Amino acid sequence: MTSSTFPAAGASRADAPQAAGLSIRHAVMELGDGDTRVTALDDVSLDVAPGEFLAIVGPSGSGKSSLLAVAGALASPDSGTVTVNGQDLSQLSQGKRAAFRLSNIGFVFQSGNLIPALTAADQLRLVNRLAGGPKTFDPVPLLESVGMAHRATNRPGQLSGGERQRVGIARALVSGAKLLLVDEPTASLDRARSREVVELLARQSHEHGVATVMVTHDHDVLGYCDRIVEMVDGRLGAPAPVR
Ligand SMILES: Nc1ncnc2c1ncn2[C@@H]1O[C@H](COP(=O)(O)OP(=O)(O)OP(=O)(O)O)[C@@H](O)[C@H]1O
Repeated sequence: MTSSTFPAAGASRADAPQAAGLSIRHAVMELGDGDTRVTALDDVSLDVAPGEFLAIVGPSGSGKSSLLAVAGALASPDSGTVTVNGQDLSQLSQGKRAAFRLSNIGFVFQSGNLIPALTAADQLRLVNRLAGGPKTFDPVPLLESVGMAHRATNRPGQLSGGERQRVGIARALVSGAKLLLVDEPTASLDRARSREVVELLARQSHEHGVATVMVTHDHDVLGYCDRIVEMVDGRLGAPAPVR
């Protein structure tokens, strides 16, 4: 692990965005009105390279979810740019942005966020269909890569929390996403399962060249990450101490 160098928390020396992966330049985002107005992102610049597994830690309310939201084209910063795989997100219309998100960005949430009525295989098939993927799509190899092929016909209610997360990770990678945004993936898991899930995220990032950004409060899993940045009061700062 390298939790060492932090020139602007991973921003490259030149101010131009990198061609692949995620580049955020001088993002500012304010939320709320009047007295409740807060600067959720305060001049944030960040690069995450293909194949890099980055963790973002920081206190509650420091802006971590806001950062994931702008990186995932779910929210637009008031100023600054967000570039994913060379595409400046602000240049896309609302409709094009949704299509870009479907085929370029994968999301993994706390609880796996699976659809209760669908089997593991069908969770993946649905995303493939929504993204306009090939009719011949076979979910089994992807389920196999997360150790879940033997559970392909099980519904979420028949899976453990860790297994649900594994299916969620496979689903996030269905359309070949090269940016993976992961929010508190271990929140509902015990220690051993947490480590397994985060180790899987690290392996998927490295083997498939995926730029992965994981927000976590779980310091126990930081050893699997290539880089760790801390967010405080909307700003990215020094590396967090690894325990
Ligand atoms: N819709 C909103 N309207 C107003 N303020 C908001 C809104 N969403 C978030 N905020 C505020 O923006 C700041 C950043 O919130 P954000 O959710 O990004 O933090 P976080 O680091 O993800 O927190 P947590 O670890 O608790 O999830 C906080 O002060 C929060 O209260």
